Amino acid sequence: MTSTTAPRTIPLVDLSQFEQGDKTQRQAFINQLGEAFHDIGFVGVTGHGISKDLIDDFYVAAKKFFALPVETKRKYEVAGAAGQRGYTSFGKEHAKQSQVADLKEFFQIGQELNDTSDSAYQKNPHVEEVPAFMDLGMQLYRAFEASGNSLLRAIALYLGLDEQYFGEQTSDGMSILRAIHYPPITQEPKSAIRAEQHEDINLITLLVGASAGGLELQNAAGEWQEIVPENDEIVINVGDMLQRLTNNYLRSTTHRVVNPPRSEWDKPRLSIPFFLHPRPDMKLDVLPSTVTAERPQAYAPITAGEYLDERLREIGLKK
Ligand SMILES: O=C(O)CCC(=O)C(=O)O
Ligand SMILES: [Fe+2]
Repeated sequence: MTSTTAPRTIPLVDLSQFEQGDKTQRQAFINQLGEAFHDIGFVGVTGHGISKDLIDDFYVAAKKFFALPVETKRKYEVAGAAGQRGYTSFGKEHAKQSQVADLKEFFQIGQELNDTSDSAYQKNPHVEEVPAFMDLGMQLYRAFEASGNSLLRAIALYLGLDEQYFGEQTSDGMSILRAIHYPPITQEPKSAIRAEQHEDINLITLLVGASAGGLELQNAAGEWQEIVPENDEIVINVGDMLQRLTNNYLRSTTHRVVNPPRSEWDKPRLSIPFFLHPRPDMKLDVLPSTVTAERPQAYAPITAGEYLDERLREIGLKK
């Protein structure tokens, strides 16, 4: 059988080169990652240490959850959580510039701290009907935190910061694991697509291989390019918080999920992004080293918590 390999839209890096490589391999990884974040804001990562079995098991549990009747799923809407915990039903979230909701429903799992006195974070609901769902979700959450932390150590070094710069701000952070279900399409959508073009809010996003295609990024020339991850590859992108901190030096690239061709309308799509957030008190003030004559300071000081609130209002999740 012959196969043609389409050119890759985004570079591919191997995180084990950073974690286990020698000095030269480590430095090569730091440069590749930093350049990818600077040039296109997206990169594919292998050697990330996230177990395939864990991902597969979580997919199975997530599918079971989304297959429940909508009345059952709605038991897991968490009042006052702005969608940051539990279930958000179909037709709720929209991109900030869009009046029409995305064609998706999702479930979000947030940080759990051992310290019960910490009231900063709302609790995750326990899904009775699919007992493994939250347990597997939390295991995957921890695995994403660990890989994300490695990537942020490399980015800190690329930016000339202390290796632990982000680690100190993200431990016990308000990261979110989101399981998204894009149901089969049953009628001609008016104008909505699976996920309208947007930028992510957080520091970086880690996305494990979705169950169907459709993810696209917008390149510097304004063209849409499909991202097709290989087996075992996770797709990482820069979010607005990291863009803001680096005064636009690292790029938070616009992306979207388009509808499949009509012949594949009956196929649902499931995807699992992990939005890596710092603690709400992290200052997102522009790093002085990124301000130059050609790149004057583009943003006013703000904390991560304040910034998140502002953005959740824009996308219809917070009143
Ligand atoms: O479903 C996907 O592949 C991407 C979703 C996404 O970009 C998001 O939820 O921010
Ligand atoms: Fe996104």
